[in-house]
Amino acid sequence: MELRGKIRPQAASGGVAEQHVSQPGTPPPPPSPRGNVLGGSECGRELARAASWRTLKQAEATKRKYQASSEAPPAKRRSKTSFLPAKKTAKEAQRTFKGKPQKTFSPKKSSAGTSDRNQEQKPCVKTSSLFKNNPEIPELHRPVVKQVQEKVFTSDAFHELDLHPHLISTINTVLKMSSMTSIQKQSIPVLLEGRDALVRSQTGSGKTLAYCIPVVQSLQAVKAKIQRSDGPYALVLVPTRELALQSFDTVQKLLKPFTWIVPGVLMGGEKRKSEKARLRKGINILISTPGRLVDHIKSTGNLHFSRVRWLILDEADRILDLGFEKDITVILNAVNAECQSRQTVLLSATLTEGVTRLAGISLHNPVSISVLDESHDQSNPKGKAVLEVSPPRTSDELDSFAIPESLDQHVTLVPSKLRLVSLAAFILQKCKFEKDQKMIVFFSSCELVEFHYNLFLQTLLSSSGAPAPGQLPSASTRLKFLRLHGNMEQEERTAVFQEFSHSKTGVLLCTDVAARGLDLPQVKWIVQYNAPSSPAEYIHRIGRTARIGCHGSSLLILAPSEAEYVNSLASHKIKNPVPLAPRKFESEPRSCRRYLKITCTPMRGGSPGQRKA
Ligand SMILES: Nc1ncnc2c1ncn2[C@@H]1O[C@H](COP(=O)(O)OP(=O)(O)OP(=O)(O)O)[C@@H](O)[C@H]1O
Repeated sequence: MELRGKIRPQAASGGVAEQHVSQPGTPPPPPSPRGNVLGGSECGRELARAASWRTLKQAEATKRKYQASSEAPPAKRRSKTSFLPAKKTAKEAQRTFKGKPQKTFSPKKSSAGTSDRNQEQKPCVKTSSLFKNNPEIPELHRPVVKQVQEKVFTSDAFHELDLHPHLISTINTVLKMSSMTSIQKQSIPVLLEGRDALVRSQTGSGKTLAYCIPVVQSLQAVKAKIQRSDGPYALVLVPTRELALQSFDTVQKLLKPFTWIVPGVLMGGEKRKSEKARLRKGINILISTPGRLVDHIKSTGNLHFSRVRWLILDEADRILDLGFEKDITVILNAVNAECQSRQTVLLSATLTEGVTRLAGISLHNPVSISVLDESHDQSNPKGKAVLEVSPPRTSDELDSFAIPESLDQHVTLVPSKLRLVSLAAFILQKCKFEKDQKMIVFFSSCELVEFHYNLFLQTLLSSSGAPAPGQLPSASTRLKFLRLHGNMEQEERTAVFQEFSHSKTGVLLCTDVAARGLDLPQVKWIVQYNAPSSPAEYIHRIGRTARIGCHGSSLLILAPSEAEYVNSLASHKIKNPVPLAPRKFESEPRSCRRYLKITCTPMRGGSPGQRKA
């Protein structure tokens, strides 16, 4: 992917980048050997043609003006590079970019009453080699992978299960669901039998209800009616605050007919005092992030676990990894000290046997529940969901992750210096020029999210609608940016989560805080601007789209040096993402090409920090 020519930004705040490559009328440069997947070389050439016209016109106008008034033009306008023919320009521009002071770039002396300070603020023109001298992009080697696939829905209805009629009618009328998903059909009866279980099924396949329904069914049936003051009967641990809120919402809906059972949520960022008060009154189904529960175990005297019957670890592989290990140990010790027997359920789309070993969790004779499609499971020719008692399947199968069938994966190799413009172009293409698009873009750190959020607000949005003089028209129509990361205040995090959940369109820039478990409806595109830390995280990130049978797409942006990453995905039987096909100039919307110029504007100031945990 190579965009030809030099860009010559008019670097005033938000100014439009200009290409300066050839005289109008000269033939366009030869096509790049590789197309640009994100609007690439063709857009670059178009940009170059348009910009060189404009530059030349401006230069001629300036020349005429000063010739007419027999005044010398300002030094900056006299810039030699502005009048150079194409061949010379690149060389000249390179010299300029290296920062050699040129007479032509010295600040103009005040001649019309403008102060020196104002003049200083006018940035000098630098020429970037953004679209030139890019490295050769290697061919993407894509090993053949037999993707593990799962069937999402069954034809079986909830009323076929032995559930309380009010619970069934709540599922039907409040949640508006009638038939079970495969994982629900397999899990609910087994969990109602009282077995410990490892539940694994692809993202967006309904695992939340697979554990919530048995919990509610069993607690409503407790003979001596549950009292609020009894404290927790069920503990649900989840890795993030947003997921805690989401799970709480589901439990709350299921409990509508069983008003004597009280659910509650504890999570970092909330006021400890009010949480303590709620704990004192009593919470029967307690949903929490591990850290905040540990806080309360240590500081809230009246939190007792003697009645705990259920311990649920949703996104168990995440909860049990090193980051949460200490917290989980404290929680398990506290629960084990007070309650003798309980049912433990671990769920995730990427649950491996290693996870349970790592945790040292006392699962008692656990059942492993997973769903595999017939076409990829020779031992299961009828394609029925597979239910197994531990130890489950081969390690190869355990390390294979399923991806929703309706999810189209893509990958693109982009040289580092073109990453930003490529991302901006992609966002514009999808969310500005196509209808009703909702997109999540993952970054590796909070700082990167902040940097890109502020950058895109400044460059891709304009509140006024009418373009300011010298600026391109606004790209604000249908384009809305939101951000979510761990350094934000909880109040804002919750508001953003709610807003994006309910919105039909928008671009959410986020860290992995949004990668696990979040059910954000109608998301069409997942973009990974930085490669995820592991294949499991890849699965969870892309799993924010194509949920419960819907269609969705993902794009992984890699540097050429990261091309090997697709092999590590393949080793987990993750179907290779398809390299994005080169785009043709004719197929680029004209409007998109125009807006691309905005995305080429280099920003002043420091570059964003790289990876932060
Ligand atoms: N039986 C069902 N019929 C229709 N929709 C369902 C059913 N069960 C769950 N859903 C919906 O499917 C979506 C995904 O469910 P859920 O969040 O539980 O998936 P998950 O398997 O936990 O995903 P992840 O692995 O990403 O956490 C939710 O919007 C949920 O309301």
